[in-house]
Amino acid sequence: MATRMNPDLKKERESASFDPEKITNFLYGGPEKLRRKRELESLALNDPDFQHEDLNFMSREQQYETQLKKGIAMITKMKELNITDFWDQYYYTTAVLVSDGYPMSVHERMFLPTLRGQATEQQKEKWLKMAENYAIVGTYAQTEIGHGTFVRGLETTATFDPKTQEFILNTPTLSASKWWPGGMGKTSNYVVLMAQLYIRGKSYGVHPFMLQIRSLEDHKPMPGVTVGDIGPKFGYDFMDNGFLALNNVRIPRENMLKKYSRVEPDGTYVKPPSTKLTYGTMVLVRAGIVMSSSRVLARAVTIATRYSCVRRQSEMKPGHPEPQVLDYVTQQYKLFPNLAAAYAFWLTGQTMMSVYNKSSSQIEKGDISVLPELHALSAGLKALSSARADVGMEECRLACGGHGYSHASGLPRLYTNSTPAATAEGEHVVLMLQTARYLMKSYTQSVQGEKLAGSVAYLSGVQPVPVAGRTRNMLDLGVLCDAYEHRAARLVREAAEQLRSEMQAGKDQADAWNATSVDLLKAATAHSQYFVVRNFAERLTDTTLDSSVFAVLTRLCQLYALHGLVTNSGDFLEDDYLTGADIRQARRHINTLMAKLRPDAVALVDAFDYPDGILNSILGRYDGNVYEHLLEWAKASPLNITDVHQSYQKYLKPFLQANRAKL
Ligand SMILES: CCCCCCCCCCCCCCCC(=O)SCCNC(=O)CCNC(=O)[C@H](O)C(C)(C)COP(=O)(O)OP(=O)(O)OC[C@H]1O[C@@H](n2cnc3c(N)ncnc32)[C@H](O)[C@@H]1OP(=O)(O)O
Ligand SMILES: Cc1cc2nc3c(=O)[nH]c(=O)nc-3n(C[C@H](O)[C@H](O)[C@H](O)COP(=O)(O)OP(=O)(O)OC[C@H]3O[C@@H](n4cnc5c(N)ncnc54)[C@H](O)[C@@H]3O)c2cc1C
Repeated sequence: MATRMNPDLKKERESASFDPEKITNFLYGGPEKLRRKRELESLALNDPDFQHEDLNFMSREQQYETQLKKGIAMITKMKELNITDFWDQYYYTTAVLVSDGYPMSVHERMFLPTLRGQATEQQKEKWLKMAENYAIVGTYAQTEIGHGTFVRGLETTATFDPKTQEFILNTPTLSASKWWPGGMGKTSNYVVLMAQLYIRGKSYGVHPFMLQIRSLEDHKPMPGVTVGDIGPKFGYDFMDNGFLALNNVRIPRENMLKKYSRVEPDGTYVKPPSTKLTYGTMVLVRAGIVMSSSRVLARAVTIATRYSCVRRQSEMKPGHPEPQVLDYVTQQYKLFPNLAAAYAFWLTGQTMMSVYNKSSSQIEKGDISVLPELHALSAGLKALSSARADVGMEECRLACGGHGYSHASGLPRLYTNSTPAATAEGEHVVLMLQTARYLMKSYTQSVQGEKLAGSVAYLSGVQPVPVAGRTRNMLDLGVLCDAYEHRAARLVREAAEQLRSEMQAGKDQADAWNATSVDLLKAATAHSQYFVVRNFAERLTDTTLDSSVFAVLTRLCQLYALHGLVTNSGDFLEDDYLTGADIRQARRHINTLMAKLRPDAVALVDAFDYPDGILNSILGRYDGNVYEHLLEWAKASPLNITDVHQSYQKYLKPFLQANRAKL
């Protein structure tokens, strides 16, 4: 194994204008947190129990088994090592699982949070203790073959039987079968089942129920339960996403998770303070996806940037040595906006999590007034960040040329395992339209003279009237924030006006909404993008930032804002808020910023601090020794175990021989 550093990467690191460790500290919340992160990562990465053959060389069954085995070892070790803090667990598990998950990740991410959020103290005593100690394994069974988005339209029923004090669970139609829950296919023995509650023939909407689906003795399906794996998918090979059909399965009345609503023994329904509290787990996961989207984009851009410094191709000037491909400005234009976006969303993810934590503690104290804002913000930012990561990861893969298509790059697996974030936990458009719904309401309130707060406060401000011929400094973050604010406010206002005019033209509310939905989507996207830009700019007001770090982060913030502005220039030009000259100036600034960022590119991706073991990419190796490791990796491919594959004897040899004999 080569240990020397690729000379190009070495030079890149020596030329940086700042010490990457300073940015790493900023990203991870200070030296102590960073030290702990590294300690946990190296603990996991050096543990022989987590070493195994490359998953890319395995069948789906093998991947499932490997990740299950590894996941169990991971949980056992976290308990032994007393790793309990959220971030400690995050760093440790990320280092164990690399670009993948494991069959019990929905247990962690949704089953436990649902028990914590929806169960009474008594119910927690009964199930949460068992679930936290892995005496049972569960998942979150909401989506059905026929309905995922339309939660109110779910068809699974939980009918209360007052005689026996039980609920009778049924999936009465094929379309009611649960479909997709992670870990349900083969692993889980419990689910939180989201089902329509019926009492004396009347429906009371979707509620959560604890249901045992497999025997605790032999893991066989419980009576009345049909369960299995839904088959191979675009990615997520290690995960047994499952189907579930129920035929008159009876559970005790106590199995309804009843922190917020319940059914009394006589069948009286006690309603929750808000029906939307049932959706609490989804809000938590959406908030988390904002953060995880930034992390996957940071990984993709680390891989592509390092590789672009190692890779040399073509002649920029006749007769001159081949340049590093990162010296092509078009390559910088592929990568640097993604680098800037990774930083922007990293900081947005941190803000989203702190908004979530603050709001959920208020909700816990009974103040549900914060729920609409939390839902709207998390929905929009989840949709925006996952879509941005999707596009960015693909651009990074394309930026690696042919080698980007190989699993050795780590990029295909990163993409296929992360792209569900755009669909799962609320499809992109559906969630943006939820944000738009909140924006429309807020806009109406502001028109009626109410003062708005939180992420929509700007809607009650007076939007600056465009001034013809005004020249602006398009690098000024204040100017950029104002431009994004103006665009968002205008698009919200115009969508509201369009909605009203559709209704005035005779459409009912629903048809008018549908007819306006492209404008609504645009407004919600602009609102979410404004939040990201403003959040980035606000983080730069931190006076403790080192001046070299401040300079380079400011460039990234400017690049993120300018790139979004140029890409969506029509939005800023439509009402003459910006002029053609402003956009031209913005394009020039992008070029200048890219030139300034070029010497810092490697240091900026190094600052994300992904060790090779987590990056899991030959192209993105820290030492840049790509080609020798590509060859070594290819040699390990199962097709190379023998020089002549057995199929030669079976198929190719007789075929070729017969053809030769005919000549
Ligand atoms: C290293 C690699 C890492 C990679 C990392 C990748 C991660 C990759 C993930 C993998 C996978 C994970 C595991 C996936 C696990 C599932 O996917 S679990 C299933 C998730 N399912 C969904 O998200 C379904 C989406 N649908 C919904 O949430 C809702 O049904 C909808 C669309 C919001 C509509 O709900 P609805 O009840 O019909 O509501 P609607 O009539 O539109 O509105 C009614 C009111 O409720 C409000 N409301 C709706 N929802 C809420 C809410 N949640 N809170 C508060 N209010 C709400 C509305 O704002 C509205 O308010 P008003 O305007 O009336 O005041
Ligand atoms: C990898 C993965 C893991 C998952 N894990 C789980 C799990 O653990 N538990 C679980 O319960 N579920 C899980 N799901 C299911 C997931 O939550 C749903 O697939 C998701 O919410 C999208 O719903 P859908 O499939 O019904 O899409 P659909 O709603 O059918 O979307 C299809 C199209 O219709 C459009 N559309 C739908 N409604 C509207 C509307 N109102 N307005 C405008 N356009 C609309 C969408 O934009 C989309 O383009 C998982 C899914 C995946 C891919």
